[in-house]
Amino acid sequence: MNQVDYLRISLIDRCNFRCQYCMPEGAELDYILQQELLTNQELLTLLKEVFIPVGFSRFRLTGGEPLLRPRVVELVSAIASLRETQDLSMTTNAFLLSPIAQDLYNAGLRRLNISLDSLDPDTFAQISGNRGRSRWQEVWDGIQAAHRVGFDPLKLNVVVIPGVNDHEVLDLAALTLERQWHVRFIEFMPIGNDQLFAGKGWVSSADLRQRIRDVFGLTESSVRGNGPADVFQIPGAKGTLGFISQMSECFCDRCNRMRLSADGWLRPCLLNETGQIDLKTALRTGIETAELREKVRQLLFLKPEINFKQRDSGTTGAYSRTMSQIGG
Ligand SMILES: Nc1nc2c(ncn2[C@@H]2O[C@H](COP(=O)(O)OP(=O)(O)OP(=O)(O)O)[C@@H](O)[C@H]2O)c(=O)[nH]1
Ligand SMILES: C[S@@+](CC[C@H](N)C(=O)[O-])C[C@H]1O[C@@H](n2cnc3c(N)ncnc32)[C@H](O)[C@@H]1O
Ligand code: SF4
Ligand code: SF4
Repeated sequence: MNQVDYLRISLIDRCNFRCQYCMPEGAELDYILQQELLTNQELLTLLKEVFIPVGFSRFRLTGGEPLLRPRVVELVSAIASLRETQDLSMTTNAFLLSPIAQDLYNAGLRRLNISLDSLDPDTFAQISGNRGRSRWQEVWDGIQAAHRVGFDPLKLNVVVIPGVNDHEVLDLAALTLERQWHVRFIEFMPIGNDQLFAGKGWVSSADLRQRIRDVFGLTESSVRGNGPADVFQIPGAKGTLGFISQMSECFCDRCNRMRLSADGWLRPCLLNETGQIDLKTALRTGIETAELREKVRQLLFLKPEINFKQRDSGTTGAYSRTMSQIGG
């Protein structure tokens, strides 16, 4: 059984994009009220007094869009300076990244995963919403800034939607030929927009690999990530290709993570809503952190039972929170 030492922390449930597969335009979402968000102080208390003592040492900041969180650089600095933090990373859409990439790096952030679903501004706008205005250039500038500043590894996440961006898979894979980037193709999961899924909204990683193999060749990489991606490489390429195959393959047996939502709910599994704990209310009603620590320890003990097991049916499709609310 894997050690569970990785916490994905959602900093905010709002986003400046409206990706079709996550929070489609027009969808009615109940946003967390400002006063319900965990404050920086509460988050740091939970890290120091609850999560770190039970064994968490790797943290990923996500959202919604984490760069929308006020004073995010300050928060990064505070988490990076905790002695026990072994890895601090962020998943972002990079729209606001370019001007603060250096500040984030200086604050101690080292790993960035950036969503980039298309190299074509029009297709990008079609996927990410924004009422027709493509924000592709700002995102690309953010990626370049992250590269210049020295974020390493730099990972690009591509959710592949058949008929929308799957024709770009070869071009996206080719980004790794000359750059030491990690391009990862993600099978769309029916959380957030299950209608998109009705006509089978995902392409299997095996299918994508075959398309890439036919043109460039493909070898299994010796790199074994800590996350859900299976890593491959085009022979001679500087970067790697990752495949995140939650619909077609099972990586739950190597699950190493839990999630904390922006309003303080701890969620032991992305695809199973059982066992969640409301840590924020507990903190605010004065429950001792020692007691919370025991609750989280207990949840870690139960986690193997909670981990998702209905692979055959894909996902259940019925979730009370969207990916933007859970943090992906
Ligand atoms: N089913 C499932 N999908 C996940 C899990 N963690 C991340 N993903 C999906 O993997 C994709 C990429 O996630 P990222 O935020 O880049 O994180 P990661 O790949 O775990 O990060 P690394 O630490 O860099 O390996 C997203 O679509 C996530 O929803 C998980 O625990 N279960
Ligand atoms: C919820 S987003 C949050 C961080 C940031 N806004 C971003 O887009 O990178 C985290 C990751 O989840 C992925 N994601 C969102 N909805 C998804 C879905 N329905 N299926 C698969 N991946 C999804 C995104 O592509 C992104 O890589
Ligand atoms: S995937 Fe990220 S950028 Fe797109 S809507 Fe969801 S939270 Fe926003
Ligand atoms: S679906 Fe649940 S058990 Fe599977 S990898 Fe994700 S969080 Fe872990």
